[in-house]
Amino acid sequence: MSFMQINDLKVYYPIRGGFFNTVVDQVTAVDGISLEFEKGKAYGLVGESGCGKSTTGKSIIGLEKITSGSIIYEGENVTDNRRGRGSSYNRDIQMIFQDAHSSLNPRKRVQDIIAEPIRNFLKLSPDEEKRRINELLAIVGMNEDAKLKYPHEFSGGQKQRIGIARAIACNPKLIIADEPVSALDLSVQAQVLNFMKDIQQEFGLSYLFISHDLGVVKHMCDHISIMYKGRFVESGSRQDIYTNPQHIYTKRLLSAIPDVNPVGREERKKERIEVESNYAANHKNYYDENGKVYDLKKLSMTHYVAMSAHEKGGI
Ligand SMILES: Nc1ncnc2c1ncn2[C@@H]1O[C@H](COP(=O)(O)OP(=O)(O)OP(=O)(O)O)[C@@H](O)[C@H]1O
Repeated sequence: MSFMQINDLKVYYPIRGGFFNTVVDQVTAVDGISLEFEKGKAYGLVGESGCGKSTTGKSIIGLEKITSGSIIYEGENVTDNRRGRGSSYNRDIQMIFQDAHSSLNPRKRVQDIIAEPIRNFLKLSPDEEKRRINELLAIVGMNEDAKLKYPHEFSGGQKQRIGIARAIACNPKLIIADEPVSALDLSVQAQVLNFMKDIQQEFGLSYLFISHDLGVVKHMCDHISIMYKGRFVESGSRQDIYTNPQHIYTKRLLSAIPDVNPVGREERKKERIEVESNYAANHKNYYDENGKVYDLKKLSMTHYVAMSAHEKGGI
């Protein structure tokens, strides 16, 4: 049973210009997507840069204005005015960002950064607050010495852990994680992802996990939507998406994941080329969601990047 439903969400950014700075056009960032969140489940949102992933996350949490659609949280329509500061929605839905550094106030000590949501929502006594901060630092695997330090004194992975400690401080229901590891070294990425999985299980957290990397999402998510130009071109369980992708764009994204397992690599490559050639034979042209035509014969069959190059006039 889902605790939150997003229905037909649209977010358009106005483009202003002219002498009076009036709205002259708009960017369609999110164009009618629907998704729902279940307790303890991770929902992945994947797509290339600019397809609208971050705007989706930011509009759900209330950092961007929603043009149309609705957000129903625990049976209540919170689209317009129930997501503000101090609301239970504001406490229960938290976000962690790609750039942990700029999401942490450089002038505040770690203890005050983590205490921020606690002071807003839990109203603990000073002793209880101290205990909660120590507890949170222990959960994210950091020493109590960290409390008096400033963000710049930590590595990227540690900063992300501080951001996570702040996000889980008030026992949220959903964490929106926007490319939480893409700025980190590969070895640290695995640590942070595994740690996020651990706390998901421990606290029954739900995630909206945003990434351009299908490999990362495969590791983390139960349900995945593939986003292209503001819309979902395909949604399904992890199993569906990885073993039986339907949309050619999903196939292209999958073929861009480095195939690191040498056993059977040649067979997989042959199979992929065959699948794509069959698709090309049956569909001379591929039409995207906006009706734009791609001539499949002119596209590289093994790399989805070709599609974006084509769009930019590169092919
Ligand atoms: N504040 C803004 N004003 C105008 N247009 C914007 C704004 N923010 C984003 N956009 C545009 O909206 C579209 C979606 O952007 P968004 O950042 O959501 O994509 P994304 O998939 O998260 O990309 P990335 O992975 O690069 O962050 C893009 O065309 C982008 O240029």
